[in-house]
Amino acid sequence: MGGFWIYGEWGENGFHPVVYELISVARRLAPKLAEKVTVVVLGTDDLREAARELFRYGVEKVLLFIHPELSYFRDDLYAEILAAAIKERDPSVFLFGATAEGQALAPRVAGLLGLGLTAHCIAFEVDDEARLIQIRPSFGENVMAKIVSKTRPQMATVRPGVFPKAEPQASGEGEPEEIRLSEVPKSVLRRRAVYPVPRKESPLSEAKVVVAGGRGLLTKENFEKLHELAKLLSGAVGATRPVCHLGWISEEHMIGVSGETVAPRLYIGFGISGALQHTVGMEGSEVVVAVNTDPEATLMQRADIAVVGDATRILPLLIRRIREIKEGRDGAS
Ligand SMILES: Cc1cc2nc3c(=O)[nH]c(=O)nc-3n(C[C@H](O)[C@H](O)[C@H](O)COP(=O)(O)OP(=O)(O)OC[C@H]3O[C@@H](n4cnc5c(N)ncnc54)[C@H](O)[C@@H]3O)c2cc1C
Repeated sequence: MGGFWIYGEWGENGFHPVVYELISVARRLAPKLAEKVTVVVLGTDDLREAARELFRYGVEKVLLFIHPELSYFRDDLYAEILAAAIKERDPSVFLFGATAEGQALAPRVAGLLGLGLTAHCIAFEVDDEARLIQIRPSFGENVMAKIVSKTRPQMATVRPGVFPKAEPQASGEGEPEEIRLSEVPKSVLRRRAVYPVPRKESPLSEAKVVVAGGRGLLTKENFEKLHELAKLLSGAVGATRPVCHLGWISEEHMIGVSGETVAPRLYIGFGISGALQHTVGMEGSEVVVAVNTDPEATLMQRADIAVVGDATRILPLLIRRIREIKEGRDGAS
């Protein structure tokens, strides 16, 4: 069996967080396909230690392709090497994070080998015939499509932030299989300079508390109170697409297929209907609270705590109550 492959995207800070998410997917599904969880890494000798670390996360095999020309990502070069590796080793599945790098690389590999590729998956299943069912929103993001590739390996890119990250285990050691390439195909790309994008201080996708608002908050003034609540709860503000388009908040706060994926411990949605395009971006939330005048709204049905009421009134009340509690505590200490 050729393995359940994951593309081991790495950067200056080690492996990309999505790699650990893909490992958790692979650990759940690979046994059903009787395959080994395998991470494929392209780079230089410097990566050996980081590659070894992957075994602690339940990875069963690491293929480390080494050549000085692989010291930074170039999609044409990397794709050629991966395509050759697939031909030689015949994996049954190959998953990539739907990052900028994964989205550049996976289609090139699929194109070189004439393989099917499902983009931006948010769920997977294995059916009775041991086929990988790749699930993603489709048709204007209105339905969840279940896709099975006719080609092998079954290839997909996976939306970052949807799956939990694999945790390191108490045991788990191994040696990467090093493949030292004597020569590599020529790339037409050369890196001239790197301009790092400054990291936002508290990115929505990593917030432990998200307070999100939708059209039910009725006005920009009401919506802006969410910032106060977020501050009190040390959280971040999220939004639905319509309110971003209304100009109540910038688009970087949008949650859903067209925006960020969040997986906080607590998500509170004020005046949000719960359209699929929004909920695919927050369904990894641990506890969901919804406030809506309509008890039948989809988000209310999905919520752990559903509050039927006017969000424009409940939001300021909640802020006042939390502030009172906090001030009470401060006064007592
Ligand atoms: C291709 C495509 C991509 C999309 N991508 C995204 C995306 O990434 N993210 C996203 O969010 N949307 C996206 N959308 C839009 C999505 O389909 C929904 O239209 C949107 O999520 C609905 O936003 P909403 O809940 O704010 O508004 P509505 O659907 O209008 O819901 C408002 C809710 O507020 C409730 N309400 C009204 N008044 C009050 C009140 N006073 N107090 C409490 N509740 C009240 C109503 O009962 C209702 O449930 C996309 C759509 C398409 C076609």
